[in-house]
Amino acid sequence: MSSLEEPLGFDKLPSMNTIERIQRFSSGACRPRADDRGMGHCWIEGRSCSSSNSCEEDYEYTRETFPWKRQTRDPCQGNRRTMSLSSKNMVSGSSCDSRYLPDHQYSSKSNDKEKQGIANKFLKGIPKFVKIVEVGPRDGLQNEKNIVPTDVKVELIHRLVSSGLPVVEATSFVSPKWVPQVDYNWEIDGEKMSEERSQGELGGGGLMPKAALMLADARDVMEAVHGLEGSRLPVLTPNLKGFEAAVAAGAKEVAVFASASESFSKSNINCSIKESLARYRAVTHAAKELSIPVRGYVSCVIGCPEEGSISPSKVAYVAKELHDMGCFEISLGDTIGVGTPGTVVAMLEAVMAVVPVEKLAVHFHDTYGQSLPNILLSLQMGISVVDSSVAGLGGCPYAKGASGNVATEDVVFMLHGLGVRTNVDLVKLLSAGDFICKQLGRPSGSKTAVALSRVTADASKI
Ligand SMILES: CC(C)(COP(=O)([O-])OP(=O)([O-])OC[C@H]1O[C@@H](n2cnc3c(N)ncnc32)[C@H](O)[C@@H]1OP(=O)([O-])[O-])[C@@H](O)C(=O)NCCC(=O)NCCSC(=O)C[C@@](C)(O)CC(=O)[O-]
Repeated sequence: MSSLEEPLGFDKLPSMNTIERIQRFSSGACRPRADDRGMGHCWIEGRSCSSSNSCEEDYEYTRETFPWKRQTRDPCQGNRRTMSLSSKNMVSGSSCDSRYLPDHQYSSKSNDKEKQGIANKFLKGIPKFVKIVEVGPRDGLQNEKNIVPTDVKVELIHRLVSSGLPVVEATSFVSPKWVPQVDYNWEIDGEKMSEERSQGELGGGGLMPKAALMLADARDVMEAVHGLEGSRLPVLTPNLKGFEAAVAAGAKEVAVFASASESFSKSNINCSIKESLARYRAVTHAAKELSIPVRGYVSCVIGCPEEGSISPSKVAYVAKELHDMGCFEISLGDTIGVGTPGTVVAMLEAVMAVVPVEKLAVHFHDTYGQSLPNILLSLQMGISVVDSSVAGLGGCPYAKGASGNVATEDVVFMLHGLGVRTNVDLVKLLSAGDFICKQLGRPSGSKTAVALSRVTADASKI
């Protein structure tokens, strides 16, 4: 019986407070301790477990279990990779670079060399530190049906920043005619506007009130977080107009968003891929003048709601264009969450052939529950930047049926379990997730948050 099937017996736990319990089962739990740099042994359910939380089960890793391995050969066994990997990546040619390996993989106290070999084989590509880009306040909230007041957005950003997240995407300076998440609590001629009235009077399928009002929310959000230290706070800008508004509001970093699908480009930003790249060239040019870093997104990197599957070469083309125009980082978005490790590996190989791996980030939506395996695969391929959304908030207004981003809590839980550092305090992150879920009046989309809330609920009864 695995530890998940077996309920945790609190009567078995040593005396500790609730927070300690959460930490024991999350971030700190299975990190290697100073005196235990081996397999990071920790105590769980009265048993000794490895830092990967695998509890030392014997697994047979076969090609059938990981069919994608056929495409990425093991460089440590002398086989060269077909994809181009930069010097910063952990593998180069036929030798491994131990800088990116979690310490515990090499200094195991275990005498079982075979198990250690298996761990090294499957975890060797994993970076020691992963930068998490929190997109909840933007990607998450943009798809909410109910309007989120500005002060709630601001409070959420504050909480996320205080949890140690290095990047929190704060808002977007897009046309209010195109994004539903707007503040209906505005006044026109001193009269409060209701959602019903706004839809009736303004049309547009309920999407959009006055441009200035939506802009006012983004601007107000930026004003309220001005001076907030500890995290970078980029904002989305679809064109020069958005860029200028963002800069005027105090944004120090922006993101542009192209698509690998023509249809999605049209429905999302009302122009072809080629036109969007021309717009973004204007944005990156203007940003360069002001020394403002620009991140580039590519949407629909695996599939498009209208076109179906998207060829990796199209993704590589758009990613390279964004990189060439000066985007410091390219985030590859599986907008509708249809990717599996089998399709993601092919897409990443194509992109890595034209953009250095250290410039890449992955952005998975969890529609089919594939995000964590896809992230693990991406890490194994050398990617060390992961986008996620607290409580799994989100979706995309132009990708019907797409669920939220992978939940940040789940990503942090997995990374810490792997011994990968994030600098994120999971307890504070859980509290931020709890805060926004209460505001939205719905349960968290994070499995980790749900599981740990049960732990704390049970603990409070003791
Ligand atoms: C790109 C446009 C503007 C083209 O929209 P358009 O209608 O072609 O633009 P336009 O230039 O014809 O302007 C129309 C009106 O919008 C105004 N306008 C024009 N630009 C702005 C601006 N920046 N800010 C405020 N107002 C703006 C402009 O001034 C004008 O106002 P009017 O004269 O009619 O009163 C529009 O399609 C748009 O804003 N789209 C954004 C939609 C959006 O936000 N989608 C969700 C993004 S999430 C995503 O893409 C995926 C991602 C990144 O999360 C990764 C993943 O999950 O895969």
